[in-house]
Amino acid sequence: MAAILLTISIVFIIYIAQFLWYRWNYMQKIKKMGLRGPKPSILIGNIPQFMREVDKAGYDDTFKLMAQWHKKYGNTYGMYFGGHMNIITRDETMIKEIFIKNFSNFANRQVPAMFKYNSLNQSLVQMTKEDGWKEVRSCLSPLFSTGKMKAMHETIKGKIDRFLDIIEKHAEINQVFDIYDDLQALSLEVIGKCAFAIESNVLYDRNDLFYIQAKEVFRQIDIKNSKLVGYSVMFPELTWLWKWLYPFSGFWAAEKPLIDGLSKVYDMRKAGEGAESVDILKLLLDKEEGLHALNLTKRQVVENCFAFLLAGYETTSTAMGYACYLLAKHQDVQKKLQDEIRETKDEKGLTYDTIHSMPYLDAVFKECLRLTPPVINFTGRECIEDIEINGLKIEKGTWIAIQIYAVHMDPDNWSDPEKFIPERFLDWNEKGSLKWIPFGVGPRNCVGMRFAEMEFKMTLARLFDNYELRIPENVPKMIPVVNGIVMSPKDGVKVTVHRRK
Ligand code: HEM
Repeated sequence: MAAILLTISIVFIIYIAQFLWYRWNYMQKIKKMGLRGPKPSILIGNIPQFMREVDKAGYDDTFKLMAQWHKKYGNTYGMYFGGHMNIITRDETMIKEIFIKNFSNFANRQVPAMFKYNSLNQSLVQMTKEDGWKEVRSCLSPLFSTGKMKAMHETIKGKIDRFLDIIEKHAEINQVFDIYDDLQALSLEVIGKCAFAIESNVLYDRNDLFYIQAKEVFRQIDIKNSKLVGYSVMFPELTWLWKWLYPFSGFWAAEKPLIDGLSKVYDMRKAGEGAESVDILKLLLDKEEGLHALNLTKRQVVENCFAFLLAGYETTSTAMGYACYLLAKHQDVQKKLQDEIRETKDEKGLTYDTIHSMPYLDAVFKECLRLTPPVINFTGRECIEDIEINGLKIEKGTWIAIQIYAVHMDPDNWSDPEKFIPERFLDWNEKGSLKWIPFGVGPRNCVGMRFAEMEFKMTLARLFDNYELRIPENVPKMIPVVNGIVMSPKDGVKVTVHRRK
């Protein structure tokens, strides 16, 4: 017995020693590549610096820390996200080389170990080049064409009517309220209807089951709330363990009811039963319209609709939330926007086309997304084969990411970057510029960009046509915090709303 115990102990010690040796070498890689970066701990990389930052601020504002690291370590630096090396860049040439010119060698998104077993692996969000990302993307991209957006805009319009109904009630009561909360409800109803084919009642009832289920999925994405995801980030080497533990994770429990529900809707639609209104499932499955989707499996359709829910809900509502805050804070900009909306409405009416032809609304949209980009930790790629870029040797498996906030706050890209000045976009004609990248970069950028733009512009145009937003004096300053992938307002957006004549 003693001999067995001794053997087990020796094997264990050798395993730990080997692991520590491997990790020590791994933590030297950034230096060996000739890059600088914050000093990592051997077990959990730079997580301690993040934790200290969160402790100091009392909330997660680590996007600022990452932007400061650019100042300290240069436009391209290295850090360890737990046990995974990350190169972070805001260097325009580097971004172009990796995300555009050499895209085929960086076509895969970086995915933390635990997420590799969730119901997003056949969706654009996580699919790899080897699994057919390109083919699925070319099937799904046409869903977001101008024509399809126009067809879907009627569905969204009905949801905005419901939102304005709620806003009217706030105006009647004339009390401070959190407009971000209502925008989240609107956005969830919109994406629930358009991607999930679900007619929910979130705007009027926060106990709506769909709302509770979707919120829980979001809670689980944030590694601060999900210990297993956190551990898998720290120890990506234990892939077998994360695969085995996945069905016991909070993320699995949260995603299951949504996936099961969607699967039933798919079967119903396939059998010919279905919505009169236009939604993504309808566009995908319609016999004439959906020919491009014929090659998609049921799993691919279901997981992509699930991905659209995740990718389209908090992002768009947060963008609109920040916009309401910025416009309420900058009354002069709000007034200018209202003038443009009224002029357009009086001349041509507020239609899909006219809303998309308003220069000042477009400038407000762009400036809000520049100053407060909702998605800050998602534009990353994994290196598929060893490659040398601008003298930097990048090994297969390395993660490379852009922190969008750092690019948008770089004074080399924008003068007075911390100021809200929509006018800077009025004569801005840098299509394809890598200085404004709220929707990511290159062939794997946000597929739902047009959808988000349509929802944002339609909602804001109708809201500010009818109402004026103000920030009461005693309301504390809005604080953006990182919540997993998204940067959102910590305590919402507190405003009062007043009916316009
Ligand atoms: C203001 C709102 C939104 C913002 C700021 C945003 C931002 C982003 C960003 C930064 C990425 C990563 C791009 C990259 O890696 O280069 C992304 C990817 C993605 N987004 Fe969005 N997004 C928004 C709304 C939406 C909506 C409404 C949908 C769907 C209806 C959507 C679906 C997706 C999908 C599926 C991907 C993965 C694309 C792929 O890997 O092929 N997004 N988004």
